[in-house]
Amino acid sequence: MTALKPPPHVEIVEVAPRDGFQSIRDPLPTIDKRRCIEALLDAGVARLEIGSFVSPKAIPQMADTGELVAAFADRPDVRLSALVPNLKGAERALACGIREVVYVVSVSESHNQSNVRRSPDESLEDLGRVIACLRQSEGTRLRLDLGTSFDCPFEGTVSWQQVDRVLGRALELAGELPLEVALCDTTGRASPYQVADHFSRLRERHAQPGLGWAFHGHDTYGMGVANALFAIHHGATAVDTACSGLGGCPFAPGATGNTATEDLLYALHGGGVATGIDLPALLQAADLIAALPGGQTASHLRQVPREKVD
Ligand SMILES: CC(C)(COP(=O)([O-])OP(=O)([O-])OC[C@H]1O[C@@H](n2cnc3c(N)ncnc32)[C@H](O)[C@@H]1OP(=O)([O-])[O-])[C@@H](O)C(=O)NCCC(=O)NCCSC(=O)C[C@@](C)(O)CC(=O)[O-]
Repeated sequence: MTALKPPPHVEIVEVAPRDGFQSIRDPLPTIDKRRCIEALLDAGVARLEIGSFVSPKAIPQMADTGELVAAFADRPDVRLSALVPNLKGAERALACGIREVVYVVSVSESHNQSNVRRSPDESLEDLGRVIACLRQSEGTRLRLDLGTSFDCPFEGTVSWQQVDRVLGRALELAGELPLEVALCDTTGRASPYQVADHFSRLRERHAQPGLGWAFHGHDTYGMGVANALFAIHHGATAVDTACSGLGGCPFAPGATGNTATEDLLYALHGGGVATGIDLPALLQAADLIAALPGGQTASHLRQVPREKVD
């Protein structure tokens, strides 16, 4: 048997400012968010989901995303993205200077209804309008977050065929537009073998130029790092994580935070995989985030004596 060969490089997409800060009940002062983001960038984070352009009535925690984009717009060292639930969100994001739009649609009917108040088909229809809008804005990118790609908090296990139906339609709409698709484990209930199965089958069905693959996982059942590694070894080149393990979709009851960035870095760096992120510096950012009032964090590495982490 041959040993598993680690890839030379994996892109980490830091989502604490979006998935993390949205989960803290009382909206954080913008200045505190800025301090945390600065610490993340100082650690070498090169892709960052800075917030979302959603209804401030639905998620007041994200109401200052435009301000944050303006504050970090002059940083050439970071690829900023922002999540949007509809065309209005995409238009607001582009007007604020965002060049990478993360469009969210859940595979399961009930989670999409609970999250964005419409069916997956209605979300896909609106995706067509978002794509038309991006086609007119040169130099923009599209990331598609497929929520509940493995499990739905209301409907249970989600099959790869269900994901395929939504993904297939999205790819038809995108045509030749480059697209990164993230299979999202919204509840954190996926197992590594399910992750491997969905990635292999869907990549086999949709092997096409311009299509990139990513994984977005939550660590509810302690599977976060294992799931990310199985995704990487089955074709994901980018993984979403949140520094300190903060996070959680407010519309996914029972789900906890995203997989902690530091925990995945430890696994990847141990295999010689480059991420461009300095782990000790990232742990300093994790301390800052963990000290924010009201945040629920979960990180293995923060519990380990610092002299044991390198
Ligand atoms: C989708 C809606 C807007 C539908 O909400 P709705 O109430 O059905 O929408 P509406 O079209 O009837 O509009 C209601 C009001 O919202 C405004 N509105 C409408 N759209 C926007 C917008 N983009 N930005 C700002 N405002 C907006 C709109 O203009 C109107 O304003 P009013 O006339 O009442 O003053 C709402 O449900 C919403 O914003 N939901 C966001 C949900 C969300 O952010 N969830 C968390 C992120 S997803 C997630 O965490 C999962 C993920 C991605 O991490 C992956 C995973 O782990 O699975």
